[in-house]
Amino acid sequence: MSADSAVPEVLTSFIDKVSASALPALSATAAFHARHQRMRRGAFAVALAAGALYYVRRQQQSANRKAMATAGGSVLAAGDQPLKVDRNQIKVAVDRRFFNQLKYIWAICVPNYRSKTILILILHTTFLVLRTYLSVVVARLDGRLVRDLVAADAKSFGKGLMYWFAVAVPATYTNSMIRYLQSKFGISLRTSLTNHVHDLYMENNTYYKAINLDNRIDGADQLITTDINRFCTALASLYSNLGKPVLDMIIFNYQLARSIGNSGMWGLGVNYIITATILRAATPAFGRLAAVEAKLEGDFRSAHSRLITNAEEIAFYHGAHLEHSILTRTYYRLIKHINKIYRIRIAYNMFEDFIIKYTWSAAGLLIASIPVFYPEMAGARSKREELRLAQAQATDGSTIVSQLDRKTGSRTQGFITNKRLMVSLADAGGRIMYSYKELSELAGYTYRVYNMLRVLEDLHDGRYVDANTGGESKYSLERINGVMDYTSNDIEFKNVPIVTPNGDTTLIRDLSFGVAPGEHLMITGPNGAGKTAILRTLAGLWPLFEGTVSRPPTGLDSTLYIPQRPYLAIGSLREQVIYPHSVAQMHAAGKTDADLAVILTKVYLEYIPGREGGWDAVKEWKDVFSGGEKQRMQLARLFYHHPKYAVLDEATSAVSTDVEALLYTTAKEEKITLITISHRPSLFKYHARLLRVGEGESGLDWEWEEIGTVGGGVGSASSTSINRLLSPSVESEIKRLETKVAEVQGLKVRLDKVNKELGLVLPSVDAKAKEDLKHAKRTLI
Ligand SMILES: Nc1ncnc2c1ncn2[C@@H]1O[C@H](COP(=O)(O)OP(=O)(O)OP(=O)(O)O)[C@@H](O)[C@H]1O
Repeated sequence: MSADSAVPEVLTSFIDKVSASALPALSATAAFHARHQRMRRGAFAVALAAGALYYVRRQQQSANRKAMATAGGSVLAAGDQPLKVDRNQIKVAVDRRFFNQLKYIWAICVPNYRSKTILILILHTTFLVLRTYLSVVVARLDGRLVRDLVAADAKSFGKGLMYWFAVAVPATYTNSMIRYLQSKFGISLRTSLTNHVHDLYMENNTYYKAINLDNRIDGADQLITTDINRFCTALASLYSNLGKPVLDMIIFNYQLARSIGNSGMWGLGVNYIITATILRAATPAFGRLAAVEAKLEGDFRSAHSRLITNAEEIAFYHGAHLEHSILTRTYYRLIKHINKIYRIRIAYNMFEDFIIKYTWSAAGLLIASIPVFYPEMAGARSKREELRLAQAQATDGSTIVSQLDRKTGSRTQGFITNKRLMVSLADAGGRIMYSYKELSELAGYTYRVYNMLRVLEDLHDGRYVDANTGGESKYSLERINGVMDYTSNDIEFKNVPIVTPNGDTTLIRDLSFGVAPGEHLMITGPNGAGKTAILRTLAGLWPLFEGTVSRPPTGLDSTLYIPQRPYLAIGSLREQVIYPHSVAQMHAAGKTDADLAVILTKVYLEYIPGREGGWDAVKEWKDVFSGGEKQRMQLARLFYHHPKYAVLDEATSAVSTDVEALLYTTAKEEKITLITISHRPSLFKYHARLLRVGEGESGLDWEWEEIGTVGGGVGSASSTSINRLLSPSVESEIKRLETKVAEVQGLKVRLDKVNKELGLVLPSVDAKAKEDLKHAKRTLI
């Protein structure tokens, strides 16, 4: 255990032990007092406090149980579908773990003592000290003004008022600077943390892994956008809300000790300890409740973003009704939880106010009265002594009275100053107590942010937690033995099993094949056989459990993947063509808008800049282009980046076959080696190699062929092998056409026969007609 963590642990365990005995002790006291008639009222007050404490504890325990249920598994509200909220049980408390987590995050926010955050913190602290000092000055001034009022000293009173306004100027400036610096502190923390998270998230495909490979964090967008903000705001406000009262406590206690003496200070100390213990015991698990609330907020938000992303599909399906019920369900789940927190707060706030506002004020008044009633306890002279002294110094009766009046004035000043200090002290103590609630909530946000950071770091460095549920699997994310070699000119797989990322399902057994530049490859096979999975393994997105994959180094000019679902980025039309290049990179590459226009001509989209208002037009492109246009825009990127290998995953499925043929021809002419996943037989002729997956009885086998070469064995592609590639619908179409061709032959034979028969009949018909004509002529003559 580190020295840093030891203090909070000792403190919290002490408080826990004391609080565990607080409730029985209070009840026992109540019972004892109840037996004594004279102390009935005291017993009633104690019993009331014990009852309130018991109620708050009950509320807390029930909230904890429900929060654990929400955090740990399914929440089954009436009529709800089970919804998995979090796989890990959320365990949040203001304990050693929380302080260690906070320390870890702090080191990220403030990497060294020369950082800007430290400067803000120093300034903030300076203003906090200044405010406390000004509060003491105001307390003294207050006492002085009341003294002058009692003594009817107009001149001194007027002077005091002038001081009052003179203090108001720095006091108001200090207050607004504290608020400003608190916000700056929060923003500074958020900036450091967000930059760190973005670095982790966007490097080594961590964002992909967080969604596809590891299920430890859920709703990374919510965590990065909202939870980090909440954490930073809570930490900054806690520093201000805790730093100021702690300073106040030190300075005011010092000031008070001078006037109320040691016994008063002891009284104050005992008051703090008892009330803090009781409040600590009664504080519900706000941290855990805050963590669950943040999670449910995330669920609600992601339900909405899913609706935005898939608006068209949902509209076509008329799915609004179902989506509406999902939105309502996630919203009510959140609201139910928030309402629960509010309900818990009613009881807790009542109890907190009773202790802090009323008990503390009463204690403050009592202690402030010590120097008045018992001046000797505060180190001053007793009333009798003062009278004796006044008599000794007095020459006549009126002087005794004026001397005693002066003493009364100074006692009034002392009381008012002390009372003001006590009120400020009670306020400071109250704020420290209230801060415990904030501290608990901070523990909740800390838990979520810390958890996210650790998982992102793991994924960034390739450490995964095995999510394999079967336990029988040969592959595990904790044992990745494959070798990725990024130095080859060719693409080669050697004995590579294609396995789903959790290691549960083998899609293809021991895959081995190689492609050199110019050897265009087509991959085909049934749906779900693992065609795209091969590409994911090649791109390093899926873990390479075994075997070797050799490939050229990563880079847009080496291998470009064109996915099944077109992706259109935020930005101008120009940025759609050059994605993922920036405009600066485009200029650095020596490309101009004229070059882009030529590229659009190659994909038959030359009309787009004119239609959409030029290259600088910015639109929601996914809603602007048709399905085929989106795919052709993706192919434009191919001609822009001009990679050595282009991996096309059903990338032309929405493009008409004639345009598709032209696109393939152009790509080949530009010496781009194509690796195509497609079911379209019309694309065979553009490829030299063929990989068929989903073969064999198990569907885990594969076959490798060279299309169009003569001869058998590996690499042969007979017409039967090509026929085997065809989908059932294409095969039946061929059969239908062959039947038709066969029918045509039969029809031809029949036609010839008919013609022949007609040839025999027609001459005799002609002869008869001639005879009839001759006969008619003769008749007429
Ligand atoms: N992240 C993942 N975790 C676990 N399984 C996955 C994951 N992604 C895909 N799969 C599964 O892997 C299998 C192969 O998917 P893949 O996308 O490679 O199929 P495909 O052969 O390209 O199919 P299609 O022709 O339909 O596009 C599918 O059964 C799919 O459900």
